[in-house]
Amino acid sequence: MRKHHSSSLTVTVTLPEEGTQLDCWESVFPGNLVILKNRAAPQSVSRMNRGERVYTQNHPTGRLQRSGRQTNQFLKRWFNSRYHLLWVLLLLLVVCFTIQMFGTQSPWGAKLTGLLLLRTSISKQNLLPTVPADLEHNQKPRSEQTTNLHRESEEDEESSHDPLLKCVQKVINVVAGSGKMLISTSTKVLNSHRNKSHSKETCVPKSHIVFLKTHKTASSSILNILYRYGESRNLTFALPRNKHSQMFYPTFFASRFVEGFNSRCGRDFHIMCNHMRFRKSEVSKVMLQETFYFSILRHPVAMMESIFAYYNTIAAFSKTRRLEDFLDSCWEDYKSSVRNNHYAHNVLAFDFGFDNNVADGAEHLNERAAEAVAAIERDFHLVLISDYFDESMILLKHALCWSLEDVVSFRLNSRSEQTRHKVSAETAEKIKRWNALDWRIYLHFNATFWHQVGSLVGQEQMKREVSQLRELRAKLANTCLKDGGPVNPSKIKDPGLKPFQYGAAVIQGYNLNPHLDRDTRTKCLRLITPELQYTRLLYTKQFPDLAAKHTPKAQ
Ligand SMILES: Nc1ncnc2c1ncn2[C@@H]1O[C@H](COP(=O)(O)OS(=O)(=O)O)[C@@H](OP(=O)(O)O)[C@H]1O
Repeated sequence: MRKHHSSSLTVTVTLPEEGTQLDCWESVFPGNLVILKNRAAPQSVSRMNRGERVYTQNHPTGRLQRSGRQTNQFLKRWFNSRYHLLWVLLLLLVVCFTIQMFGTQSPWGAKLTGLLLLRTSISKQNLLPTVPADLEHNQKPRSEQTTNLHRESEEDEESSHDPLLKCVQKVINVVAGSGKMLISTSTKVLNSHRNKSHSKETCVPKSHIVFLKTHKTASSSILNILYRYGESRNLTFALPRNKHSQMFYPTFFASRFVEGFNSRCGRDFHIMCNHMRFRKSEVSKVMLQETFYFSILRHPVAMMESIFAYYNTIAAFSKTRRLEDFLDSCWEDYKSSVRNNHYAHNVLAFDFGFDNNVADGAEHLNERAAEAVAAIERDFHLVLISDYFDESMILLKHALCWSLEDVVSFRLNSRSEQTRHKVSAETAEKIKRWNALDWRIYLHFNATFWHQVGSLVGQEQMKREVSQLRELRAKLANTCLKDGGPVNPSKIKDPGLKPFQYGAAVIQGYNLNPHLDRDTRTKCLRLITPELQYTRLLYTKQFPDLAAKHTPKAQ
């Protein structure tokens, strides 16, 4: 055993096994405080043997012990200061209590109950800003705190008339000034109390989210919603490695595709939403267990028409000029093994991680569809339908406990009229037969969607909220957009706002109203920032050093 002493603190660590890689610094010791951290550190102890080690400043995943006389002294100091602090707190509480008892002559019981419940909302403005940044990680996400704060505002006012509770508030504020650790503990206790006391009447906004971004289903508009929500609340995104825009699609998702993910350092991502071929076992390595999973489907006929225009260069489509021609020859000519041909056949099933190849009149089609549906039901909390985009947004708003402002968006990645084609009833039937697996999945989730609308929102409220959403979108368009709506890419002034163009589709974008104040401009700009640009922006924010490295060959 080797010892290392420092002026601040000595820590003995038992390494879990020989050759352990110290790639997570889990602890730092500012004074007498231990803070858990998830930070990669390029320190290797690969030559160390199993056994007791002593470090200052960091320790690996092993057991942490303090040693010798120094530990005793440290504990004494630590205990004494905390002990004093608690005495001061207790004394102040007794004083408050006495004042209250004699001041109002109210019965003990009522006041005791009031005190024990701590019904008051101790001003978070006083508490939250002083929470150390390192601890914030272990707190509820800011969004949740902020929303609770709004929800509690009436109660705050109510409680501020109560002298006892006011006094308690003052005491905690006084103590808050004298110890950061205590503040964070108080905040946690209060948060958990708030959540408990409001669980019946209100919901808590969700901010741990996986969105499976399916193809040509309005998923870029939803991505924009998630990006704006997360960015404005400083949430962390599980972004594709090396500044890519997709999770190495069409390969099955693997946790190593996520930038900054390290299996030893645990998980601290809030939102994952880039294109991927879904694989739950790998996604759940990256995201917390309480994460909300959702996705979106589109009617396979409309979807196929869109896909045919956008991916017209893939082998499956390149020989035919018209969708009708492809559908006449697909059963004989389609080769599933050719790269990117999956876009042409049951691509929804493919994105969800299933085998998309189904032969004509396949015996086991129903069985396979049932298996896919059951797996999606098991892995996803909500499946939206892009054909009812606004209803989907309202349902999402309720499921996530978000506000109407949180789910409003402009239509992104939309084709211009000149690249759309009318689909005859006969062609529609052929598309459904060709994409029989997708069609069955769609039928099932279209039914569950409306069932959820009924049970979670209600038909009348849905109508009301959809019209509110449309009103809000119209107002935003009026404020933010120069031309009031989407324009063809050749008309977009700012090259940074041009959406990625592909295949035969002409993908529209927006021009920003030039007469906006700074804050409004920023908000409007985010609403119309296309997927690739926004993904790079967030990557650069989260990984400034890596972003600089990847700049020349980005995408
Ligand atoms: N709000 C809203 N409501 C209804 N439909 C919408 C909405 N936003 C986008 N879209 C349509 O979705 C298509 C683009 O889908 P994606 O963004 O998923 O495409 S991509 O896979 O990311 O390339 C694309 O469909 P097509 O225009 O038919 O190609 C968009 O018009």
